[in-house]
Amino acid sequence: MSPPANTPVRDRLRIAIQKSGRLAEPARALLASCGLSWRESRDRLFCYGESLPIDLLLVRDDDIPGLIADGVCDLGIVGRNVLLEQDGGRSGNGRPSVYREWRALGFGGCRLALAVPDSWDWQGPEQLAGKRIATSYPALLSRWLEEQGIAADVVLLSGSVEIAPRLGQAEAICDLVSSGATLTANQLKPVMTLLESEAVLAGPSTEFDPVRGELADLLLRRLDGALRIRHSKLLMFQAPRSLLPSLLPLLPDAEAPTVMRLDDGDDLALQALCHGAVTWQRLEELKRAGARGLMVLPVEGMLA
Ligand SMILES: Nc1ncnc2c1ncn2[C@@H]1O[C@H](COP(=O)(O)OP(=O)(O)OP(=O)(O)O)[C@@H](O)[C@H]1O
Ligand SMILES: O=P(O)(O)OC[C@H]1O[C@H](OP(=O)(O)OP(=O)(O)O)[C@H](O)[C@@H]1O
Ligand SMILES: [Mg+2]
Repeated sequence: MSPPANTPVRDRLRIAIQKSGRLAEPARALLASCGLSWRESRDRLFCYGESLPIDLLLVRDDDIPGLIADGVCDLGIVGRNVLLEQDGGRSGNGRPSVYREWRALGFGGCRLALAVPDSWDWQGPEQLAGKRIATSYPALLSRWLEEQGIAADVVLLSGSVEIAPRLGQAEAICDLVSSGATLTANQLKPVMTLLESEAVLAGPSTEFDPVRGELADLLLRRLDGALRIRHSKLLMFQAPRSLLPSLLPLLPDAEAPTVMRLDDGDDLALQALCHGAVTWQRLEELKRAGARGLMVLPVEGMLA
């Protein structure tokens, strides 16, 4: 991507992340697990990369897509809901997307759902015709209504959308849901999911210049490694060679195990990188199948 004429070609990569809120800490933790370290500026808005020339800009999550679009930041960690809502505001006007989702990050999960009062006998989206729907995501809701062929009024609210029906501002709402507690507390029930969301790494829809492109590739390689092993464990145990055929199928989503012959007799020592859940039940099954000395270790990093 050749940056806009007025943007200096930096030899550093700049990532926008949420300053404080649901995504702030998990985003920092994920970047730290990729070996990034930084020192914070006095005003706590900027983190200067120390281990790599990769800096962080700490902002409101709603500002992240625009910072990427304007070339102020190269990448950003933001909810898919915010990215697509703002992209909807752009591509909805026929303008091409200037940013895209580079990686799904596995935290900040939620869904953008349509919810109606508990008293409604929900039969389907056609019941929304002519109704008012309160939301903080007008572009995503309008696009969905258009796809459904439903004419309804979108009422824009910046927050506390869930009380709009009680205040007589709307008959239904379209809001983010994770536990569902807010809907229940307001006598509302989710009836349609418009979008499954999670935190994503967003970046420009075109290529970087070579310097930043190389840094971005390095970051993506580390990120893919970190994402791949975030739930992985290294399982170690000993067992007689003869029992391997019955033991190997019990290893949860394991890569090919490392097998070492022990000096005495027929026994083997195995190490297996397991990406599936290594539960206590699974360890007990392995023990019953003849494994001994079972040990489970966390995996800090992996580079494919
Ligand atoms: N229950 C939830 N409610 C809202 N957002 C959620 C929820 N669960 C996960 N998220 C994700 O977390 C992101 C950030 O939510 P948060 O509430 O921190 O944003 P915010 O209040 O807009 O913060 P900011 O001050 O940065 O604008 C959301 O955009 C969404 O992707
Ligand atoms: O399904 P739940 O777990 O109840 O979460 C959903 C609620 O969380 C968010 O509000 P938040 O608490 O962030 O306050 P806000 O309206 O100021 O964003 C969102 O706007 C919903 O109201
Ligand atoms: Mg916000």
